[in-house]
Amino acid sequence: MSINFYSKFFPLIKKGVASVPFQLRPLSTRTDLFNVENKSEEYAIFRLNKPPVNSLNLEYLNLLNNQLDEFERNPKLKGIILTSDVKSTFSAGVDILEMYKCEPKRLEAVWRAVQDFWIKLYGSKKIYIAALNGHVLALGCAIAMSCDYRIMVDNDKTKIGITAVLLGINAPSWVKNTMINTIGFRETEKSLKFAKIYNPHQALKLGLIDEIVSSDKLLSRSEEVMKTWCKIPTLAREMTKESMRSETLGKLVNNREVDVQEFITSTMDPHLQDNLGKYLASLKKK
Ligand SMILES: CCCCCCC/C=C/C(=O)SCCNC(=O)CCNC(=O)[C@H](O)C(C)(C)COP(=O)(O)OP(=O)(O)OC[C@H]1O[C@@H](n2cnc3c(N)ncnc32)[C@H](O)[C@@H]1OP(=O)(O)O
Repeated sequence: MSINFYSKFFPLIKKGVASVPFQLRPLSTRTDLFNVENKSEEYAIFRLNKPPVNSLNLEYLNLLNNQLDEFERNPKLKGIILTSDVKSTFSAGVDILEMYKCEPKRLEAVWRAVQDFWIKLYGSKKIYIAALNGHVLALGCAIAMSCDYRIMVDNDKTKIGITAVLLGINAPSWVKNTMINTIGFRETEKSLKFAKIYNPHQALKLGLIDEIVSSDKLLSRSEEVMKTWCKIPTLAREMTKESMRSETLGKLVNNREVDVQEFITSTMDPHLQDNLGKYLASLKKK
């Protein structure tokens, strides 16, 4: 039996309004905004590089989505280490400027691209290891949780978590479900309701991350784990991943339009817009 988790869901992704441009690029790719380095036929390192904080706007999400497609098209590639070249930040989540004083059409496109990204990453049959070099916030945290394993730098100042509620945002159900699958229901409830932010040791205790290493060992340790995982029989690993994730994945794949409408309605709300304006100002004031 041939199992291809991604291609099983891919037609559904394509059914969504968001387009997934088909564009072939050589496997080792360097753009201004990310870098893919092949370490062997079996795995690659994918480095985000959009200073200052790898915030995710529409164009960046589209670029990253194309790259995830490209990984999927390579049958020899078993795994990807996802990390960042930006000093002290893995990702600060969605670019808040996309949400503030936004046009509904653009906001819709942004959210569809966010959905695409999560569906591709969470639904991938490949091994994804998140090498968390710095802050992992909001959608950045959802991305890390969607990987198969998380290794974080040992730095008490580094933050991980989802503070959406402080902005007046109710995290979408697929984010909640991803977090529940990672740290359990009770901790997710506390984490989201009270906008909890954790340092690496707190996150490790919770199971939000799997390991802590010193920053000079982040990549070497991630490669060590990847090499071990690449030895696991591929089909069985893929089938196990699918069986663990298909229910959660299907909940968004079959409910994309509702999720888009909820996001647009809540983001366009004047109170939320007011909060976003104040939040942006506070970030700029620092
Ligand atoms: C899946 C999540 C739940 C779903 C919710 C629904 C949709 C929303 C999803 C989101 O992801 S909203 C984004 C929320 N993100 C945050 O709240 C993170 C905010 N950023 C920070 O806390 C800090 O910037 C940092 C990441 C801890 C880094 O701190 P540092 O001191 O190193 O840098 P700063 O001086 O704070 O920032 C530099 C520069 O970058 C701008 N910026 C920071 N984050 C964002 C962002 N998310 N979008 C756009 N711009 C951002 C910040 O304003 C600074 O700008 P300048 O002053 O240099 O112009």
